[in-house]
Amino acid sequence: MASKRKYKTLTLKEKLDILNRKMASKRKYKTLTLKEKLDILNRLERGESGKVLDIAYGVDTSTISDIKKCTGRIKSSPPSPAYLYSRRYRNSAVKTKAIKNYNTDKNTMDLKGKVALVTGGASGYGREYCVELLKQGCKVSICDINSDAGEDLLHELSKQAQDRVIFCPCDVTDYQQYEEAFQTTISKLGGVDIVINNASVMNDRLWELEVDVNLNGVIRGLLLAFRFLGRDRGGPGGIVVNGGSSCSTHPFVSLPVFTATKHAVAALTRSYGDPYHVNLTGVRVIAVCPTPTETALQGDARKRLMSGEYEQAWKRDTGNTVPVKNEFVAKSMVDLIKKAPSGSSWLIENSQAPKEITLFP
Ligand SMILES: NC(=O)C1=CN([C@@H]2O[C@H](COP(=O)(O)OP(=O)(O)OC[C@H]3O[C@@H](n4cnc5c(N)ncnc54)[C@H](O)[C@@H]3O)[C@@H](O)[C@H]2O)C=CC1
Ligand SMILES: CCCCCC(=O)/C=C/[C@H]1C=CC(=O)[C@@H]1CCCCCCC(=O)O
Repeated sequence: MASKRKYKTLTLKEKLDILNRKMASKRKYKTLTLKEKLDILNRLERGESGKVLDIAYGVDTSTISDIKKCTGRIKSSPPSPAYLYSRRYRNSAVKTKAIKNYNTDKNTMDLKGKVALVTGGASGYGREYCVELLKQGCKVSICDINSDAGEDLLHELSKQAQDRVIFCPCDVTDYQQYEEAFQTTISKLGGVDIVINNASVMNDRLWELEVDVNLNGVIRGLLLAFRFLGRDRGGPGGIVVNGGSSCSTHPFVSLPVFTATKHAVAALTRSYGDPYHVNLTGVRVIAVCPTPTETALQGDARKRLMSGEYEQAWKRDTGNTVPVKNEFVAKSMVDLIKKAPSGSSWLIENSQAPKEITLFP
């Protein structure tokens, strides 16, 4: 018998069985990820044998059969939350690149004596933008729907800036009021060179208002900027800075409508910032997209979400966030006004140089 066994040639099936048994003896439990299961189904559909796949994935033949039986369920499974919220998934959707040479000194905008109109300028980032622009030697028109906060800020800033700052009550959902803010600024401060389209609402329960402020308000601001600043209309040219958000680059699953408005802001910036428009109007268009501040993270999120059931998603959206400081965002924004190319949108994360966002390259 022993001499006969020596010369036995094994079939491929026998070899695979032996290999399988060896693998199985080494194997303990192995949990396959959804991606691995989908890969296995794809390979089976392409005609690969289960025997090859069980070795490749280190599982039993019965696991491969089970996966085959559950094809429908596996194919309709959503990706795991862990994957959806992973850096890998987000980076696969949007690319950011640090622009090394955006610091070039040529074509730098000199801010001294320029007039800036800041919507939503009475609080949050807008307030900090006003402070920083005044420090840079600009004249500033604080435009806000909240007249109490606007008058208070005017009072505070006038101590230093005196006649370089004014307050204009202005609701950006109302074209006429927004237009009057431009006219008042021009008559009191001598012109408009910089428009900061910053006013915003984050509340998906008020989604129509949200769209009207965050998207339509930005469109109104752009159209008015072209009308009053456009060289083709006898204006001086200048720059519009649109208020995006870190959710201009990836979805906040808990705030779908808010996310859509901020994606749209980046898209508008890209189109209106194109050299075609800049050559026509002399108005550069950029967007700043900061990560959330401490205050945005701390409030009662349930009041802002379309459904109480989205609270889990909110926790995931915000869980890994390092809050950014208003002053840091304002300094970065001013730097971008001076140097960023038209059409670009910039992610601002805490203590990091702004990174340019590439949407749908
Ligand atoms: N706070 C945050 O965590 C982040 C904010 N952003 C963006 O930065 C910008 C400013 O946000 P925050 O300073 O946090 O907001 P905020 O809520 O502190 O201030 C918004 C200002 O806009 C004003 N406003 C609201 N509706 C208006 C309207 N219809 N017309 C005129 N003014 C109106 C409010 O009165 C308020 O003064 C927004 O575009 C926002 O989306 C982006 C990323 C993170
Ligand atoms: C995870 C939060 C994402 C915030 C991103 C963002 O773009 C913030 C937008 C701000 C614009 C208008 C707002 O109302 C947002 C600020 C929210 C401040 C919350 C203050 C706390 C509270 O009153 O609930």
